[in-house]
Amino acid sequence: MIIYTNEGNPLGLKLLMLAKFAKQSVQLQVVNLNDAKHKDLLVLPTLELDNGQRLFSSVAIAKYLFDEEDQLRDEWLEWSTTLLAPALAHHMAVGHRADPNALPVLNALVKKLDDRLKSSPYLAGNKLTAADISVWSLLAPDGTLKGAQNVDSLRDWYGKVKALPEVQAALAEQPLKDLSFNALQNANRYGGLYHVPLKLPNTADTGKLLAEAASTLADTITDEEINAARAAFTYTEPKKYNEPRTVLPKAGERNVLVTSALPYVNNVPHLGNIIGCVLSSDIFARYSRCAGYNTLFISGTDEYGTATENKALAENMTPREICDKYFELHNGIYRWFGIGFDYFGRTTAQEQTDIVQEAFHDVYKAGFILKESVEQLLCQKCDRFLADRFVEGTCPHPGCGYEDARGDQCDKCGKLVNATELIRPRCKVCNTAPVLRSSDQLFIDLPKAEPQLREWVDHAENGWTNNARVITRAWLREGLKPRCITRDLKWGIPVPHKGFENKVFYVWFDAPFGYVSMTKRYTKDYQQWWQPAKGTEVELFQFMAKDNVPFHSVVWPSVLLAINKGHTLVAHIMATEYLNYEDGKFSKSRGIGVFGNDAQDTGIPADVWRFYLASARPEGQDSSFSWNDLAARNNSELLNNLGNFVNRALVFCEKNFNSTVPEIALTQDELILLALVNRELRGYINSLEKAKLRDGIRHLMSISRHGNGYMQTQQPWLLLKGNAEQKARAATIIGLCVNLACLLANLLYPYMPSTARTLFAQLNAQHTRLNADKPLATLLLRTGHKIGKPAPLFAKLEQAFIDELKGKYGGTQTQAKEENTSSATSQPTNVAELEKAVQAQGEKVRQLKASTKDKAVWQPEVAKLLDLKKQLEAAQKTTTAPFPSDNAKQNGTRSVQELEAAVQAQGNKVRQLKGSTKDKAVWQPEVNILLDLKKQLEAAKKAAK
Ligand SMILES: Nc1ncnc2c1ncn2[C@@H]1O[C@H](COP(=O)(O)OC(=O)[C@@H](N)CCS)[C@@H](O)[C@H]1O
Repeated sequence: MIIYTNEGNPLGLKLLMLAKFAKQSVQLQVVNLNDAKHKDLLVLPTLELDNGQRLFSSVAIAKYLFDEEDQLRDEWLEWSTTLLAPALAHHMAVGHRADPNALPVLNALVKKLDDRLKSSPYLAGNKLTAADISVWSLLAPDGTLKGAQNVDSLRDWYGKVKALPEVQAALAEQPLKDLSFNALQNANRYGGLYHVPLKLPNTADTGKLLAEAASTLADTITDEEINAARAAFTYTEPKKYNEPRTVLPKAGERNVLVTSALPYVNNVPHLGNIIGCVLSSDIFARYSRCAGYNTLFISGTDEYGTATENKALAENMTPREICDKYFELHNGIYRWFGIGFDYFGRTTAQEQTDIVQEAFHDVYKAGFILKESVEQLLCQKCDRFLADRFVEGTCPHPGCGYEDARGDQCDKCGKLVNATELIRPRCKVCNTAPVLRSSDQLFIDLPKAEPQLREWVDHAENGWTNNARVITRAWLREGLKPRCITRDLKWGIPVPHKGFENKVFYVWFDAPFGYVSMTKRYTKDYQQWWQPAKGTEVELFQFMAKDNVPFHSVVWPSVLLAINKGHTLVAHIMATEYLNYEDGKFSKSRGIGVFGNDAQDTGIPADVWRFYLASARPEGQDSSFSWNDLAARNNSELLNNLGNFVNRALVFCEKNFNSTVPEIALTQDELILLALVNRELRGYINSLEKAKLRDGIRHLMSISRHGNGYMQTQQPWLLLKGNAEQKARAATIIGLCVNLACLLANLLYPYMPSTARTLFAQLNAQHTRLNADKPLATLLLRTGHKIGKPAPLFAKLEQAFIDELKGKYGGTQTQAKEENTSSATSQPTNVAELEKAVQAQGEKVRQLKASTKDKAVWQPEVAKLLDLKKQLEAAQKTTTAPFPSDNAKQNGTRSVQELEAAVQAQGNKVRQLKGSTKDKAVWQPEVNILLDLKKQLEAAKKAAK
């Protein structure tokens, strides 16, 4: 038998090894497909049998050599040649030819291998097969995946196979050091595996892969692109960007009004809520400001309705107290996530009541309000009509009879229930039997508004996400029905209508007006945004998840059209699907999922969460949060790709060019790189203009990948050791890479504002405007520009740490949270409790420090530990010297030390608040507290003297 192969082809080694295992004697012939002698060979390697028959399919060769059927083996063989080989070839190919999409695919494949080998000694079961040989030979040129993380099972298996005598014998003939992935490039008359466009693992199919021959990225760059790249790469003074204190729309300019759905205050927001509304809108608003559009970003909390009343009952507080408590919580979480609202308000503000009541009068006057009598359950003891959630009873469905059915659904038979049909209904609060009463309610006449609404939807929907269009069309197809807008509740905006004095508006009637009333809190000129004068265009972008769509696309626009006072209507409904938690639903009651405060507690920086959530944003379909995915994206995209590129560029500049941007003389290589970067830049701008945030991040990462590929092929570290000409080349390479790092900082800013600021500081550069009309890379840092001090931007997330978090948030944390809450309400105060707390916190810090070197991760926990130690010290002093402290307690005073800490903490809070909002009403109360604390501190110091 003869194996025909080309030089260094790992698949040739594979055939050699297979032959050794099959105890066949073969001859290895290294050939070149361009050689006329071999024009009859189509693919390398090919196995020629003694009878002249030629085989090149791995499965056919395995069947022939081992004469046995093994479906699993064949599946893995197929997998290795149709997926693993192209992914490796695309990723490992050097220079501009490396495919930016290859790494995530390769990571997924490698993970699949490692997962398989965790549960099975070999790929197809308990014994080694041709599949193992095929995969092994493909991994061999990379010296067993030097860059791969957490693949211990794969590495063990690799070593085990390598030690086999047959493998060693084959390696003696075809040494590892001679193998190269580029050899796959010249191994096929159809263009080679390398020329095949890369597919995602589960969609690839062999036939298609081989049929679709495509040229590589660099080969597709046109002269026009090269010329455009050359012309654009010049320096222009960056535009000074002075944002006015109050942003108002201007005639003849692009005016972008961004709103985020208003989260309810009945709970802490989970990661789904965060990416569904506030984070997506923040990224978009930041981009819009960077692009130079007049941008206003408004949001706040949705505070009325039964959800709040329920929570108040559960927490034994008044609804007002619940709103105050949760507003603070939401506000704090969003500040931590770096959400830069222009105004973050509340629907319980007086402006909201005024605007909603006025809107009601207008709709009423326009003839769009109907009155109807509705049957409801009244609890005479509580003196209120019972919302569905407040009533329980026996299920009315035949054959069920479950005694604890809810007012909306029976948990036993799962059927929907009408509260008034429950048998023996009882009030959930006082357990007494309610009575049936009819009550008048007001309805918005949607059928009357329908023709106008349809006309508007027909042209407006072009700017909406697909799910928003589909949901709206489904509502319209069914035909609109009148919707009740009043409720017999106490917690809401009073209905200003005779006979309805004791009723309030339904929360979804008032909530969307929150956008308007919050703008009014921001500026008295709010109508310029919401009822703009002729000649001024305002483009409204509204962010939410799918469940909110009908209220923004049908109900609220119908109300505004009925009012007919020229209100700004939504141009872009940006609706996501749902983010799930590790393939299940986020569930507050069962303690499943990650909530805003949990994210904060992990110690993982807010920007990493922002990046991850944007990359996993459920655009087009539901997506899942997964801890492994978070770690993988952090480690591969942020750390290995982006962080690696910018840090290398800056460190080279610092060490070899005295921190000064060197002379850049562009050659064809640089122009190709710039042309590739410009393609991605265009993709980034196009994506962000349409708020396709996930795609935007993909383009950004591709720029960095191109940068890494360029650096890797150009090898400036070698050029620096060469002659003058080579040194000049190295200067160009580093000068260009530092400029690309600066471009990346600008593109990163909407997604990771704090990281971008750090990078700007390292570059000693300014944040510049993006030119959306001309997305081409320019010279941002001229020769001679002094950069700052480079430092790593990202830290690795270790598997042990991730596993710990997975365990903590996987459904058992309700208990943990309850424990935390109880310990939060009864903070450790005595020495014994504090000693325990110090010990536990010390352990946490040790674990964290062992799992990561990133100070940003463990520093907050160290701060907590120091604080606990201080408390312990103080408590110990109190026990040994009770009198002074007792006096202090009796007088209601605090020690100098305590007050100093309080002043410092309050000072931080004020700084953060002032940084996050210009609204004095938000930070002034905190400033007052700070001033008061300072006074107390002064007095305490005097007293101590
Ligand atoms: N799992 C989810 N994934 C993405 N987005 C989600 C998910 N669950 C909810 N949401 C969106 O979050 C915001 C806030 O939701 P919340 O229930 O707190 O508030 C409301 O829906 C209303 N108060 C909005 C009035 S304007 C929302 O956009 C959900 O769609």
